[in-house]
Amino acid sequence: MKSYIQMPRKVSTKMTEKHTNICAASELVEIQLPAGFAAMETQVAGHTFDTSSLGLLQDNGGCVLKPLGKPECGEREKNFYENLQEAEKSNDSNVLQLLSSFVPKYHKTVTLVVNNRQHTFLKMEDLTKGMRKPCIMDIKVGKRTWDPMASEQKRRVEEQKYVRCKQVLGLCIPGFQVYTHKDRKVLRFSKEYGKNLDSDGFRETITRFINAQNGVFRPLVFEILKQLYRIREWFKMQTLYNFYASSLLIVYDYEHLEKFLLPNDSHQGNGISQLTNGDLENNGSVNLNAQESTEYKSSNAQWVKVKMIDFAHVFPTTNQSLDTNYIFGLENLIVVFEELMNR
Ligand SMILES: Nc1ncnc2c1ncn2[C@@H]1O[C@H](COP(=O)(O)OP(=O)(O)OP(=O)(O)O)[C@@H](O)[C@H]1O
Ligand SMILES: O=P(O)(O)O[C@@H]1[C@H](O)[C@H](O)[C@@H](OP(=O)(O)O)[C@H](OP(=O)(O)O)[C@H]1O
Repeated sequence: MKSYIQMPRKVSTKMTEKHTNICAASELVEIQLPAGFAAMETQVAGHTFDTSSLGLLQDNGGCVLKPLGKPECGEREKNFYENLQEAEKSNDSNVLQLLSSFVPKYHKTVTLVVNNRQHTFLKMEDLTKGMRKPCIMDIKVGKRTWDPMASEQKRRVEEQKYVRCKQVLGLCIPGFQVYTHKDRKVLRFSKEYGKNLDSDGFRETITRFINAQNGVFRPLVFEILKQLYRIREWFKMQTLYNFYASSLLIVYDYEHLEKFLLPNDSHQGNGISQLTNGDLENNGSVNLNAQESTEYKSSNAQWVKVKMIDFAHVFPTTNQSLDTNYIFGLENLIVVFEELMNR
């Protein structure tokens, strides 16, 4: 089966109305895929289909297939998922079992012929499955995004990217997409956009990603925080791995959020952005009021997911210490969302 992929040539670097689409101009790239597979529509970052690399695929059963890519990276990521799978089966490592609840469910490797060549893919759960309007943000975590095997040149290149954001917050945004009430379409932002952000720009981008320019829908932030807290708790005790250049993928379904947005896109007066001290849902440092709590419970929170992805540069720790590089970024991300919660 032949498939044609739109390759972006011009990308936006500013978040203004004029520049919101990354595909200002595009060219078609032809790829041949087996029947039943397509290039992943909702891939917002990472390697994509071009002359030298493959992108992610989706099948028609709600799974994504990630190509193994460069041999050393592919092998590491495959081993990572297989170790988790083993731990799940054998029931013998709590630390790994907990970790597997933070990553997409992994199924197996699959070999497919793409453009007349065999390639191996990791088949896993599609985190956007069932979402009609998925808003997706890839956030790479850690100031240091090169692993212990990286060449001098790779270190240098990594150190020079996303500097004003990554070196301050230990976070960067290689891509995201968001649905908004105003635009009535999905807006997608590439790594070129992310590379121009500083820490304030990062905060503004998060605000935009959760559609909170005119008021925060706090049950959404609450759920994101809840999931981030669990991941932080795990990182505060695990000394098995160092996660370099790994991402947190935050996804939520705008279809659900829009039910709560007023026509003028303002949450004010809807009880959503006001914090009262009534019937509080308690989650440590953040709370919901009674109305928010009801909205939160009724949604079952399945429309929001925060998962760890991209394990091509995960290494065992050498001295059994905490992954302070990851924790620094994660703590800052939590602060950004807590600020929104308390706005
Ligand atoms: N399980 C998943 N469910 C849904 N989307 C996913 C999943 N895994 C990856 N993606 C999508 O694919 C993108 C790239 O994933 P990933 O970071 O694993 O690829 P990569 O090519 O290794 O990236 P990089 O170039 O940063 O090394 C993510 O930003 C996300 O949009
Ligand atoms: O953020 P950018 O600018 O897209 O940079 C890419 C990013 O660091 C990827 O993680 C890396 O892939 P690996 O994780 O596989 O090393 C890729 O290396 P590559 O170009 O050598 O594939 C870089 O180009």
